[in-house]
Amino acid sequence: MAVLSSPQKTETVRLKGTIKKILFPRPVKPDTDFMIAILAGPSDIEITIKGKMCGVHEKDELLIEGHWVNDKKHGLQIELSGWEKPVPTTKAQAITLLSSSIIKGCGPKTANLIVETLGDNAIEVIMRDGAACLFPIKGVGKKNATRIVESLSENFNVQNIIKNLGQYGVTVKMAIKLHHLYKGNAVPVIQANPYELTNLSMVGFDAADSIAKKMEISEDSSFRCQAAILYVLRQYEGHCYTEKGDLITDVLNLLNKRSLVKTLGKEDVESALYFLSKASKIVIDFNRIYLKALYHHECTAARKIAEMVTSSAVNISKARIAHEIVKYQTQNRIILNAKQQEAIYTFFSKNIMILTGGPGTGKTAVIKAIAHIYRQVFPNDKELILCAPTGRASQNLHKTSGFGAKTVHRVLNWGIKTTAENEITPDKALKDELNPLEEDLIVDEWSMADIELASSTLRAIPKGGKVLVVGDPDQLPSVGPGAVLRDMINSQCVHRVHLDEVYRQAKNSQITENAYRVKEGRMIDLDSSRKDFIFIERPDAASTQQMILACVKRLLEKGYRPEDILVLSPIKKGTAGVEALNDATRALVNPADRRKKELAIGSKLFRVGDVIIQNQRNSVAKNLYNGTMGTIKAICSNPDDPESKEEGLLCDLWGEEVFLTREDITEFDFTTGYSITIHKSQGGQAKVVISPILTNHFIMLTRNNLLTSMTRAEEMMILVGQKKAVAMAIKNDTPNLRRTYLSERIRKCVGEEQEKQHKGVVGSLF
Ligand SMILES: Nc1ncnc2c1ncn2[C@@H]1O[C@H](COP(=O)(O)OP(=O)(O)OP(=O)(O)O)[C@@H](O)[C@H]1O
Repeated sequence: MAVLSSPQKTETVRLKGTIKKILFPRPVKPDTDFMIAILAGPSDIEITIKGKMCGVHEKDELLIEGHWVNDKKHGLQIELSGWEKPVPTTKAQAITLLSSSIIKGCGPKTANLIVETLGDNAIEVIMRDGAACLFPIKGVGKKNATRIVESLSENFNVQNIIKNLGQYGVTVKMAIKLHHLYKGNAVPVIQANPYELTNLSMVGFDAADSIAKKMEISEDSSFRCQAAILYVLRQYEGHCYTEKGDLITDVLNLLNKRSLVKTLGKEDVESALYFLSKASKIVIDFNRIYLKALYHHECTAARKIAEMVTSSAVNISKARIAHEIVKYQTQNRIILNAKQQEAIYTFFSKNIMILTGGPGTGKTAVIKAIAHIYRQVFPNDKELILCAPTGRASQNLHKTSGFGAKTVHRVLNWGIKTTAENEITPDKALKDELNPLEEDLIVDEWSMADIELASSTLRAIPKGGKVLVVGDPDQLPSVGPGAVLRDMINSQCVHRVHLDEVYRQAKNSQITENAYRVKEGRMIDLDSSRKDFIFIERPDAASTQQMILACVKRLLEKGYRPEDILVLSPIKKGTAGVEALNDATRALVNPADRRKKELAIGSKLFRVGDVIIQNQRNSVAKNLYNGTMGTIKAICSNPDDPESKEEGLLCDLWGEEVFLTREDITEFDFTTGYSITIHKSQGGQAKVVISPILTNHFIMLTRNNLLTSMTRAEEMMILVGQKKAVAMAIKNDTPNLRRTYLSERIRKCVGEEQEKQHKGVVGSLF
């Protein structure tokens, strides 16, 4: 090895060389952005280089720029200030890049074939001509050609982003997201306004602010103030709007918390609000400030509900429905009570209605009866779809009703590719007023529908179309913004039937009996001899966790499978929070074992046999929905993609075999799912539910949290903790304080519709 003669430490060094060995990290991961490597430079000089690099592999040719540093332990090294990976121009380099793990859809065989066909400068040709130049190559196929081009352009663009913005603190993870959002424009967009980074869910205002500071953006820049407003608005979880005064206070707190130079004032925020509303990013509706989309959803939902409430339905005589009800009762050996029958009449005489009722009051029985009668009344010309807002809830509806049930996302073709040319639009439903549904709808678990889902569903229903929404207003509200079911009820404009007779084994089931006690604000029976509701008293979080684990162990010994048991906690942190309970339950149920393969993705570690849950987004195309649960069957490469070398998770998701790539796992945020929050459990059920209940969870000790967890249990509910905490939860019936304006809007729109119709009638008289 040649030795470098006494380098000048201060001068900038520029070198071209080949990466001989990567010393850190090992292995290199797709999101690695700090590396230490040995570069073989000119005349075989070997130099240790360190700094922010990404997408770099051994044997890669690199142009680097940096300065010498003397590391106490490792001696002279170059600390990088810049680097570039030139587009490969030799056959070997092109094959190495194409067959490396960063390029999707291309193995060594295909890589060779591509380079032989397109020449040594194949990469340059592909980047210039796009996927079309790969179509004629045998065995590549259109799908893989697109994947190759997409991953090549991501690779070069991410490197370019890091090269230009890495010095300010933009990481590889951010660069990948920036690439997906802005493609080749990412660098100029961020250079012009670094606060655009807050559009990435992973970047908070503070992180963008510190990057902007390094880029010397002034503290009183309007961009900064506008970004702070949008950021604060997005942080108000569950609300549709916020009061202007509250917003200004919160924005100023954020902006001024570490401001040394100038303190921003109310007028700065007012002027940024003005610009944002002119740019159509927010809506100022009197004193209410909305993110534009939420305002739009609230108005659309209100308008559509009003239209449906005030329009007349297809006329089917009451006598005909009465006849069908009698037939249904005889065939199914059931006597539907008066309210249940009223619900059926209302469904067939109105375009929109709400069916509510507590657990076991026969809501599903009504859904089943309506679905049967619908077939008799509209034998050929119309169809009825049963659906629910989440995968979990639609599975449950299918199980309990016996009818096929879909997610609302699938019904609306949300983010699905209809033709090969169509771009996938993951955040948009393809069904809307221009392309409406042909079927009528029953949507169960409507309390889980947020304002976006509600407006998207309603706008897809054509004139004369029908919808029945079903739910229990005492369950938790939706995770996303809005309180749609509550607001529809409060508007008092939508026809509602409320079922109040309890059928489900109320006499034998302590779960049902206690659920009603909670609903009514009465203390539950904790000492029952009945075996389906068990309360185990424990004084603190540590002993509660131990007892929960002991229960899980006992249940497994009794023959329950891990997926039959759901540990629900109201909170994420702490000894009895979801994170700790998840880790401890996993260590018990599926401990590390040399024979069980593991896969690390970022900070997450998956193991064969693990129960997993999806925590983010929905994809109709991939049949993946927030809340999807399953188990890992194997860790292997994709069985349906022989060219792919990358390992992923072969899973059983609700009885279907699905291969999850590393990308899927990150994009849809899969984690182990031995314990989940009560909020996340909405709409789902498990044979046994175990839940801690402790006074130090006081913020989350509410009546509807307790009720939601209890009503998830099919066979057994185990509460572990303090009696005092149970009493606190039952007492805490704080009304839902979500800031929404839907019920007022519905009333207003109904008034306007009635006025229009009145004018129409009067107009036709003269
Ligand atoms: N009119 C009725 N006569 C007799 N049994 C009934 C009647 N209505 C419903 N049931 C029975 O009561 C039980 C609970 O009914 P169902 O599942 O429809 O309630 P639900 O309101 O949908 O409950 P949940 O919201 O908890 O899912 C079922 O076993 C059902 O068959």
